[in-house]
Formats: sequence, C-alpha cells, structure tokens
Amino acid sequence: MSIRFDSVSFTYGETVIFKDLSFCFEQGTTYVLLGESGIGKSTLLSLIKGLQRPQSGTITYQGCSPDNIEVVFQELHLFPWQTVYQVLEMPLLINQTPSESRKKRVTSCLAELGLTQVQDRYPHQLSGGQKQRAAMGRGLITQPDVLLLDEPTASLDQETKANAQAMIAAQQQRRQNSLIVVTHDPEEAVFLGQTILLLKDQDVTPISNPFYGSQLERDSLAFYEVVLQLKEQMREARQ
Ligand SMILES: Nc1ncnc2c1ncn2[C@@H]1O[C@H](COP(=O)(O)OP(=O)(O)OP(=O)(O)O)[C@@H](O)[C@H]1O
Repeated sequence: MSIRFDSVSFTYGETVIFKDLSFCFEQGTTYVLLGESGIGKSTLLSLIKGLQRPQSGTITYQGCSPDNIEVVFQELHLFPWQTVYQVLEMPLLINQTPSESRKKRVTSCLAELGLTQVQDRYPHQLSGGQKQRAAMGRGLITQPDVLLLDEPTASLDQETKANAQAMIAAQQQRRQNSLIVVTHDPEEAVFLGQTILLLKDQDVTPISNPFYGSQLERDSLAFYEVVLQLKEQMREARQ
C-alpha cells in the first residue's frame, strides 16, 4: 500500500497550511510528523485519512483506502459507559466479526496491551496511560493498513510516556503495518520514527533517522546526539 501526495495545497480561509506538498507514505514504514504547534500536523493527518480535502493537488491511495486507515485522536473519545473490553470489541461488532473470533481477538489484544486486569473498568477508573492504551487497542483491533496516532503521549507523565512509547514501538514491530505518529517532541520522534517528516515552509522535509533499528539504547549518547541534531533543524525551521 502507499498514500501519495502530489502537489497538495491546503488552506483554512486565507491561511495557507500546505503549498505544493508532494510525498509518498510507503507500506510498513513508521513516520513521525514533527513540528511546532499550529504548523499543520493534525491537518496533515486529516488529509491522509480523507477527513479534509485539498483545494488543489491529489492524494492517491494504492492498495488501501481511507476506510482502512484508523486514527487515534488526542482526545481519545472514550465513551463513559463503555468498559475497556467494550471499547476494543466495538469495531469488531460494527464489522460483524463472529462472536467466537471477536472474543479471541479482544482477549489477545487486551493481553498485548497489558489491559487484561482492567478490562471491566470504565474510563473514569483508568489512569492516563491505560486510557491511551485502550484507545490504541480500538485503533489496532481491526488490523488497519495504516494507524494514525495524534500526539499519543502528550498528556502523560514522564514515566508513563516512556512506557507508552515502548509499547507503540513494540506493537509496530509486531504488526509491520504503516504507522504515522504526530508529535512536537523530538525525543519521541527519534525513538519512534523511521522517517521523520519535519513540517516547515508549508511543506514536509523527510529526515531518515539513524537511530531507528540500530539497537542503540535510548539512554545513550548516540540517541541524544540525534535528538540534538533534530532540535537544531527544528530551530532552523522556525527562522
Ligand atoms: N477548522 C479550522 N479553521 C481555521 N483554522 C484552523 C482550523 N483547524 C486548524 N486551524 C489552524 O490551522 C493551523 C494548523 O492547525 P493544526 O491543528 O493542523 O496544527 P498542529 O500542528 O496539529 O498544532 P498542535 O501541535 O497545536 O496540535 C493552526 O494555526 C490552526 O489554528
């Protein structure tokens, strides 16, 4: 599958967000969309998912369709009346998965995400990290071609954030589908992104991440060297 942007321009009224953006999202790759607040990261997610249409240019889906792209929004959208089990089960009920297979998939996804112990709890009984994992489980359970995560760790404390990032990386390695993560955190970008797309000048600049897949420790100097380089590029993008 691939999602190809050709000369895409998008504006909100007079405000130009993207101008002549061309890029191709490829199968099985993890992308991180990185950029300062208000630059257009969430807008780019909406364009990928087909929730917004560009004023000019084309977006072409090959081997996938917007229906097979799942988005986990920043707000999570967990219903107060649904337990964690029901959150994960809902997409399978909607696509009429038979009951036995539904039960098997929900049980296994709960276990993978470390949610088995809290499967009967409602959102108000969950920690921030557990809520995030439940929302991610809902996105993953139908095994979409592409999963879009909008600032998945923004509201989490430092330790929960590191755990959530490790969980996202592990899930991605297991599934090998395409993952697109929005963040404004350069450390998260270097930890998760195979290709980092720096948003600047109403366009994206792809940066391939030397840390990705290198088996280097996150606490290593090498990791922070890449983070520092990226911070420098972000600074330049602001000027
Ligand atoms: N519906 C809308 N109408 C008009 N302007 C909008 C609309 N949605 C977003 N914008 C503006 O477009 C710009 C890009 O918004 P977007 O939410 O894509 O940025 P972002 O990079 O995701 O920001 P953040 O990191 O703060 O979430 C912002 O300046 C925002 O105020």
